[in-house]
Amino acid sequence: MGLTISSFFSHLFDKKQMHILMVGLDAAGKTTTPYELKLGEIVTTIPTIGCNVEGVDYKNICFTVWDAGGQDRIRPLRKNYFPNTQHLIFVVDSNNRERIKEVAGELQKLLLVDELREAVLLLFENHTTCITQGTGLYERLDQLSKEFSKC
Ligand SMILES: Nc1nc2c(ncn2[C@@H]2O[C@H](COP(=O)(O)OP(=O)(O)OP(=O)(O)O)[C@@H](O)[C@H]2O)c(=O)[nH]1
Ligand SMILES: [Mg+2]
Repeated sequence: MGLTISSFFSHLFDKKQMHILMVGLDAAGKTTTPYELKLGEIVTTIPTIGCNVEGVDYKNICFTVWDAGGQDRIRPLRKNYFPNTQHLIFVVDSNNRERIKEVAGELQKLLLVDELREAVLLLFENHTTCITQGTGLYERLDQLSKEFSKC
C-alpha cells in the first residue's frame, strides 16, 4: 500500500516527457519559438541545417523539440525523425500569402506519411500570434499539454 501511495505521488509530480517534431517551410519561425520559450527573448537565428534539439520545461512537462530545417534542400532529411514521432507541430508564417500554396503542399505531403498517421498535428500560425512580441506562446504550450493529457 505504501508503495502504491508513493508511486501515485511520484507519478503526480514527476516531469512528463513530450517529444515534438517541428516542421514547416524555411523562415516560418520554427527555431525562434523554442529559444523564445526558453530564454524569454528573441535571438537572431540562422537557417537550420539539419535539425536542432531544444528542451523546454513548462508546467510539469519537459518538451523535447526537434526543429527540422525547412529549406528545400534540407526538408527531405526530416523523414529521419518520423519514426516514433507522436506530436508534430507545423509552423506557418501566415503573413506570407505568396507561399501559402507551398505550405498547403507540404502539409498534404505530411498528412500522407504512413509513419505519422497516429501523430497529433498542431498547426502553429506564426507571425500573427507574433513571437517577436511574445504573444500566444504560452497558449501554444497549454494546447500541447492538453493534447499530451489525451494520449
Ligand atoms: N515578425 C515576426 N518575425 C518572426 C517571428 N518568428 C520568427 N520571426 C523571424 O523570422 C525569421 C526566420 O525565423 P526562424 O525561426 O529562423 O525560421 P525557421 O522556420 O527556423 O527557418 P529554417 O531554419 O530555415 O527552417 C527570423 O528573422 C525571425 O526573427 C514572428 O512571430 N514575427
Ligand atoms: Mg530554423
